[in-house]
Amino acid sequence: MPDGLRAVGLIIALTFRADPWRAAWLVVRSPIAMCSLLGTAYGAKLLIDGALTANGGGVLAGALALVAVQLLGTLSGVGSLAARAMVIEKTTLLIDLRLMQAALDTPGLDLHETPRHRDQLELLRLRRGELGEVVDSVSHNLGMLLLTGGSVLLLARIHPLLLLLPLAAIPSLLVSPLAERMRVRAQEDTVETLRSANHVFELATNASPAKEIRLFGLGPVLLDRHRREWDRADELQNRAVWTGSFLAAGSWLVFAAAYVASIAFVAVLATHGRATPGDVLMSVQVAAGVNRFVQGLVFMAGWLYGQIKTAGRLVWLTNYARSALPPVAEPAEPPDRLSSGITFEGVTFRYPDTEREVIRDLTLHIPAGTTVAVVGENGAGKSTLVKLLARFYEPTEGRILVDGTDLRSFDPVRWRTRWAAGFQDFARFELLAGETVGVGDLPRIGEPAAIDSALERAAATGTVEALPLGTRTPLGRTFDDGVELSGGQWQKLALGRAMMRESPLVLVLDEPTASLDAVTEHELFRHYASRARGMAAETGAITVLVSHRFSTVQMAELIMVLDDRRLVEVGSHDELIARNGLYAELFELQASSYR
Ligand SMILES: Nc1ncnc2c1ncn2[C@@H]1O[C@H](COP(=O)(O)OP(=O)(O)OP(=O)(O)O)[C@@H](O)[C@H]1O
Repeated sequence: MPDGLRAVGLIIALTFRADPWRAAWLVVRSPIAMCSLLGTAYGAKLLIDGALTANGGGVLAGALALVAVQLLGTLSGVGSLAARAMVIEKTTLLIDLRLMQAALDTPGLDLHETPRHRDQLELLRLRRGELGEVVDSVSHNLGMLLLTGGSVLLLARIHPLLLLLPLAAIPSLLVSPLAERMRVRAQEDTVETLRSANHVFELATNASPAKEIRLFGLGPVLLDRHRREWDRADELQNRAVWTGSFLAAGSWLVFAAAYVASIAFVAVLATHGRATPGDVLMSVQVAAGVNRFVQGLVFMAGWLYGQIKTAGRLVWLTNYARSALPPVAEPAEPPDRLSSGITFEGVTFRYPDTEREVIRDLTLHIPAGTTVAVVGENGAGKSTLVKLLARFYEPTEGRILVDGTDLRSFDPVRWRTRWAAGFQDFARFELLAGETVGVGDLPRIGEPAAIDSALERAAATGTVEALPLGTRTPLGRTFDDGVELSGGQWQKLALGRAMMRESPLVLVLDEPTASLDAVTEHELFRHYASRARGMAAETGAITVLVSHRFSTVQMAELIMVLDDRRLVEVGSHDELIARNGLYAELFELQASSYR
């Protein structure tokens, strides 16, 4: 089955799951409404011919047909708007859940970080609302087909030559999908521009950049950039819409000419007694209708085409989530404790869709129980190394071994349950303060003692105690009475979250203290280093510190120095100082700036 049909099938199935009775009503109501339109034209013909020929039976049949179609027409409208709104709302909810599920099922980060995939996700997010209308759209298409087919049959009853009239609609049928394709293509081409405009909008309306924007007087620049991005997107989309409209107008002129010719033809037939006055009236009504019906059919087909594209993106995302990491036949279970350690064997890495290697031929063994610091200039590849270790990405070449087992043979979800981590770009979960911390170890989110001791390990007890309701304080603007925290306070809670898992195999602290001052960071890391020693004895855990502050870095037993995509030095602080290489140079530079 073609992908588009499969995608529509999936959305129809979801709609029926969301609200079966109302969905069924939506399917039949449009064809009913269309039949009533045809019935009106035919009933009127019977009535007029009956009246003009004094045929009582004909008049009665015409009158009954008109009453019946009026009833049908009224019936098809009953509760339709409310039913449509409810079906759309319920289906959208299911689609949102499915979209969230698929996005969350992607084990890596490239869905969010690779522009090509991000664009697909963005278009899906923007247009997902229309998926709830698929059943309605299919029903309208069916109705329009019925109407067009029925009209053709009625015209053919007058004279078979009138069967040619629908042929005049072929240009519109060809033009419409073409115009819609151009519109969709323009939308795809402008997604990056719109994303950029949206980024500018977020900058102008969000709290966090407000200070810098005012200080640097960026307001007019942002407004100007937003306007320019929109203008660019608008120009591209307008061009597509105008070209489409121009083509459509041409195709409709063809039809209009055919319509006028048809009516003239029936009038001539009537003057020769080969058609009745009722036929003339019916042909005027129906032939004019054919124009609108085909127009409707074409419009509906275009509408459906757009929905099929969006549904296709949902299917793409679902398949992408499934195939992002090839399943391992019998995944190995991550060890309970590390005995040998973690080994990088000739690891080289390029981000998807990029040419440049950001890590080159990295080979290193990190013994179990080690605290290792990763240093290097901005963009040296420190965070990328952490992403590879967490299996957010696979090495382009080489492999990473955990106690001799290839990382690829672990299920990534299982592997990450053995992790604890704090990041510079930490999440701000707007929950109760205790929950914000507790999500770091979901099975224990309801254990106040576990949360208290995580906060203590993160030296964040004071931060929570200062909140009006302690761990029960709602955080953020999601709550009416939510408390807004400072950047440093959010970061302390993120550190608490990182401390929830008590015996991880890997503890990563990737610049998690960037919002904290150097003294606090130093103290915290001393705290963590002593915890790391405890964990090392217990589970052979490896602690990875990423920091630009050398006072922190020097606490690590092993220091990796990255430069120009390569591991250039490795050793303890004393060894690296004695070597007098890049580390010693950077250390001296930072130390002298504090003197
Ligand atoms: N998702 C991505 N796609 C493409 N390139 C990326 C992506 N993420 C990072 N990079 C590039 O990879 C290189 C290494 O980035 P990384 O974030 O690992 O550096 P870092 O050493 O952690 O830097 P910093 O000290 O500034 O945090 C940089 O050149 C960066 O531009």
